[in-house]
Amino acid sequence: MPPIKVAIAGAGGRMGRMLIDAVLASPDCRLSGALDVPGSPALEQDAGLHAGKATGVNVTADLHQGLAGAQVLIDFTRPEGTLAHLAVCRELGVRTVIGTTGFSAEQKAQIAAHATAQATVFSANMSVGVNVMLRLLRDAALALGPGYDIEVVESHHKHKVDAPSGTALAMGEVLAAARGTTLDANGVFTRHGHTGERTPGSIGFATVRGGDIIGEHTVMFCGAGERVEIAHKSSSRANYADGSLRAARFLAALPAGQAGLYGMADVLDLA
Ligand SMILES: NC(=O)C1=CN([C@@H]2O[C@H](COP(=O)(O)OP(=O)(O)OC[C@H]3O[C@@H](n4cnc5c(N)ncnc54)[C@H](OP(=O)(O)O)[C@@H]3O)[C@@H](O)[C@H]2O)C=CC1
Ligand SMILES: O=C(O)C1=N[C@H](C(=O)O)C[C@H](O)C1
Repeated sequence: MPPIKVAIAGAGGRMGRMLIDAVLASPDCRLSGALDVPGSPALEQDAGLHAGKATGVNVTADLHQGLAGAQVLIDFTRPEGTLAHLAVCRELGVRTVIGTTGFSAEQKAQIAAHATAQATVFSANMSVGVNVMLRLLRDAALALGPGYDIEVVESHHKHKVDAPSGTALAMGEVLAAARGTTLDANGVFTRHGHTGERTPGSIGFATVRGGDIIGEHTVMFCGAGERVEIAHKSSSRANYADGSLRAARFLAALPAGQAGLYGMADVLDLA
């Protein structure tokens, strides 16, 4: 089997650099292109420079150049960047792994529309642990029932720009669905001042930002006289990069012409 040709967007970013390292370390993958925005210090440099490696691939802001020859784009950037990349992926027939978070409902609908033409994996968290935790959360919410108040607490580094995290929202959606509701109806995202008592059935979110915390999520089921907590803590971004490469392999193995929107549950066979 020839190696899978993978392009990386956000090449100079925290995840972009991690993904380039993971591609270079994977014999079944080959780095075919690297993208970043005009003004990025990574631009026009070798994509392996941060790791002291010569890849022969220079980081470019030219989307057609960066995506030429790619089978799969892995995109961890910003919502507006991801959507611009998808337009060129459609044109060139490139499948996409989307790890970016912070999309609006309308932007998510654009991704779903894109996936009707090009196979796409879209997940707010590529780690195996978080995706297994999503299943545990559904089971816990169903088993514990409405008598337990649900609170989602997430902590991330000081550079993170969206809140709550995409993962916290994905957890909230699973929990809400298990209770037959939605976050639009029952999510509580801010508390300040005289809030009054907790609204029964609400799902609360709390956000911590500081230092270099990679990513931590705790869901509390608070009952009378007891509390169940289910937590996940990332100690390295390598988990996200490994999951992304699993998603790239999943996409590359789909039959030619097969479109569809997939999640990590499909990639990891947890569905
Ligand atoms: N699904 C998952 O498992 C995970 C998801 N994430 C998500 O991935 C995203 C990136 O995270 P992280 O790597 O920490 O962030 P960084 O800010 O370190 O990296 C983002 C990269 O994208 C570039 N960028 C910024 N704006 C645009 C744009 N409009 N178009 C194209 N590229 C752009 C940045 O360039 P410049 O720096 O020059 O602005 C940078 O190279 C976030 O949404 C984060 O929540 C993160 C980890 C795991
Ligand atoms: O920005 C990050 O760092 C992370 N973002 C993702 C999210 O918003 O859920 C995943 C992970 O928690 C790290």
